[in-house]
Amino acid sequence: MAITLGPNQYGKAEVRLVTVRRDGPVHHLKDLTVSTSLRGELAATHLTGDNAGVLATDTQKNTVYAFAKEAPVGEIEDFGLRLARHFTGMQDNITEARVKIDEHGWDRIAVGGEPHDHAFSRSGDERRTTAVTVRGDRAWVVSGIDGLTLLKSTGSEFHGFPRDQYTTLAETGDRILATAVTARWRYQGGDIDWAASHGEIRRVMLETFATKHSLSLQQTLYAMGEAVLTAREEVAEVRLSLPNKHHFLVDLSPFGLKNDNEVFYAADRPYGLIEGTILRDDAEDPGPAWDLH
Ligand SMILES: O=c1[nH]c(=O)c2[nH]c(=O)[nH]c2[nH]1
Repeated sequence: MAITLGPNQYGKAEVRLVTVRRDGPVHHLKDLTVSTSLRGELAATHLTGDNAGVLATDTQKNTVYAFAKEAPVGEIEDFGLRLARHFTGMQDNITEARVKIDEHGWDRIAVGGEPHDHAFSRSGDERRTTAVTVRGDRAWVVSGIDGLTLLKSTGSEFHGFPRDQYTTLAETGDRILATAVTARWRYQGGDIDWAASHGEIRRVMLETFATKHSLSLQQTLYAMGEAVLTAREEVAEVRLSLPNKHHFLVDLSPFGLKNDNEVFYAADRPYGLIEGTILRDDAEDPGPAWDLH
């Protein structure tokens, strides 16, 4: 029996980086979680413990902090590309670098209705994400959104599904539809305004969720991805993971009360999990494999 080393990568996971830009009384905050992964010719360290080709994960972490000081962090896609190009340029045996970044939002606290200069409150669960991969002089950028919770209180139906001996779910022509969006989109082409693109993709997805009359969460998922690809030519492919955050009508009949779609039990588990990819048939080469998380 022969045993060989299969695919492998290594790096520092979840480097927490907060920067304060203090170029006047109004401070600007960036709050990032950065993970690095390096790939290449790394057999020696696995097979013999020879670490000559191992750029230490501690050095990778320090590089993240040093880069944040040496130049403004800017958009997470640009910061990720700078780091990934640096890592692949350091040693011949490191041929591919992937840098994943989550950006956590902060809002300025309003004091007397005015945004404060240097006091902030966390914007909630939503995170902007990116994963950049650099191989030689090529780069692939997959950006996205995590934890964007949405709900519509009407405009959603679910019926026409098969019934067997285990089916209890009632058909409905009017239900709450709620989800927490995990979205990833793969960029193609060059010279992209990352912040503007993120803002527009987010807006298009939200507007579609709000306005598309839904016959299933699957239909809503496709419509959201299709709307992004229609509106944004820099996007080659969209992947969505949408938990169906069920809201069940509470039976109020024991209390002699009628429930006119007004009182719900918000279940946290189990939940339906609807996932899908929407892509152009003429999309550019997808590059190295990537997933939603
Ligand atoms: O939008 C939905 N899609 C399903 O596949 C499904 N299954 C289910 O029980 N409820 C729903 N809702």
